[in-house]
Amino acid sequence: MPITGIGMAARSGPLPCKPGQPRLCDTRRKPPTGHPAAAWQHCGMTVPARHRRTPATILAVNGPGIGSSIASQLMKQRAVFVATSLAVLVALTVPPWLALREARQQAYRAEADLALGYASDIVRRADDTEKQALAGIDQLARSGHAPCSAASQALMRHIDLTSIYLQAIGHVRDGVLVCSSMGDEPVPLGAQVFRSSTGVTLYASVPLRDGVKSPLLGFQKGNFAALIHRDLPLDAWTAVPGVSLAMMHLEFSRNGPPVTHRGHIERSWLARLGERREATIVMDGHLVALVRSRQFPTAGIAAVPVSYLDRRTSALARRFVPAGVIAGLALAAAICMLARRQLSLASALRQGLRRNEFFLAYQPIVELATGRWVGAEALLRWRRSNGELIGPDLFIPVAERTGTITKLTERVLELVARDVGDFLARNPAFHIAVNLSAADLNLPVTRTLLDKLLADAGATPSNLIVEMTERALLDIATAKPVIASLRSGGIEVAVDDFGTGYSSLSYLESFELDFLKIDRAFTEAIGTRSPTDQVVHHIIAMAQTMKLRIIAEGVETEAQAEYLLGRGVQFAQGWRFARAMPWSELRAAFEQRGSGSSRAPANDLADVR
Ligand SMILES: Nc1nc2c(ncn2[C@@H]2O[C@@H]3COP(=O)(O)O[C@H]4[C@@H](O)[C@H](n5cnc6c(=O)[nH]c(N)nc65)O[C@@H]4COP(=O)(O)O[C@H]3[C@H]2O)c(=O)[nH]1
Repeated sequence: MPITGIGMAARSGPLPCKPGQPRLCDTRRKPPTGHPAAAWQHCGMTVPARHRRTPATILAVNGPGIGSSIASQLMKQRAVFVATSLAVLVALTVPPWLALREARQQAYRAEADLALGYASDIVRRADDTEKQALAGIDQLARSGHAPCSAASQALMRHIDLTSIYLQAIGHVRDGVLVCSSMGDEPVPLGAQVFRSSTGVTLYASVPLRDGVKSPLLGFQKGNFAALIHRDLPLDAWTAVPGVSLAMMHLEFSRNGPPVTHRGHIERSWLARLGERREATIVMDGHLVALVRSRQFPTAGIAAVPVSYLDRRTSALARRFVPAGVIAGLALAAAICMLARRQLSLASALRQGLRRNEFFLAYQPIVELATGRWVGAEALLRWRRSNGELIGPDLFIPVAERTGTITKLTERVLELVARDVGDFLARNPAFHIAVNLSAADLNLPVTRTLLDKLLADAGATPSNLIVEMTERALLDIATAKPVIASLRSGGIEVAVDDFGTGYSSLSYLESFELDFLKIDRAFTEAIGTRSPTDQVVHHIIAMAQTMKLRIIAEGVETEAQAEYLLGRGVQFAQGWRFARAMPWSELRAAFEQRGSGSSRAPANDLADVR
């Protein structure tokens, strides 16, 4: 059966993956109506790189009034320039800023660790002191000796001598140490400062002699009290001068002063540091660290002047920021190079057009049931003046982004007309498939050129198929009337690379189409037992539901051909049958085969790539 009509293939951009679409790889479900590209992802596979669409491509496709005018090209170049400038600005500023932030964070971590270390030290010493004082008091209480008896005083002296932290321990009556390890001389404990919920009374300054400011703290529990030196918990060596240290009582010091302190301490810090066991914060010109005791309602506080943090930040920044600047410069240079390549490829494309560096290769399309060559797809090639051959996968996206694509399409249609001559007039059942881009859809000149091509070749509309990728169909408002007009003129339309974009089958149903082309990636998966193997089955089912004829691309093996034929696929393209070749070779081979013939060996014709 001959394929009739025209086709255009276009490159366009993604629709977002629609949530809730059926999994194409789930064979227990009915044939899905979702889009096969989503199936790649749903089946746990990555959409192949060649099928990923970039936002730039979406813009290229959906941008209004894409044309080949110089103004439009200038606008695109200006957009590339603006985007590049912005990217360069970001590249130059973000890495140094990140380096500075990292320096600040590392400096903060280092200073915070230092301050937390001091605060932990205070808590450890405070815990040890309080434990020793309470243990001594307990020992005295448990001894059962009469208060101030010789035995009791001997025990007091023993406790005093064997403890590291205690200055004295003794018997208390009415706020006076009536006898102690220091002797019988009574020592008034001074103003009672605080009585905690655990029954311990704290005396902030025990006066040893009248009028002399005493450095002693007193802990009283029951009828006994222990005296310690106030600086004991703070007796820590600090590497940096100007560090303030304090031991706070969590109940007493919340509203009152620290139990003991060295340097400047704000009362409010305790409340502002919150309830966590360890905390650090920068406030009042200090990096303040707090560590709470696990055993007593006490906490150690250490406050490092913020100038140390600043100094450490500066030192680290001197190391990190140059690296950030270098990284930023490297990134900016890479961005500039990429942009230059894009812009230079774009201008090389225009130059290539002026110098006639483009030509076409034609790949036969076969009828699977008979192996007959029923048509051929025109594939564009670019041989640059230096002999380099560039494939369409590389230059078509650039042409689409920069607006050169419409000029390329014009050249393709001119080349087809020149190549095929009167072949189509002599072989009315044969068709040529041409790829058109989304940008071409807006242009009346495309239609004029198609008509001219048919007129020059003495062909009928049924000699042409227009291929357009599913992404070109995203702009329904543009694509729908163009497709309708082509089809009403007798030109058929194929959706190309089906399954690689993001449009859904229901979306395709918005259009009147004739052919669906299964992308090579799905054909490759046939018989591999991969989830994609299931996808091809569903794509065929979808196309049949929509009553579309199917052309499978990239058929390389007999097994793939058999599989496709067995599932009702009518047409195929691929190296199993023939590679892309110059028109003269295709015509000679076609005439030699008498248009019929069964499947040719895969390598009987050289691929023009
Ligand atoms: N591995 C393998 N590959 C096979 C086999 N059979 C065919 N191919 C290759 O698969 C591509 C099929 O074309 P497409 O899907 O329309 O995909 C085309 C088409 O979308 C686009 N393109 C080509 N010419 C034009 C053009 O004139 N205009 C526009 N807008 N796009 C074009 O560039 C794409 C790539 O074209 P090509 O590089 O020529 O690559 C061609 C062809 O050489 C096979 O058995 N195995």
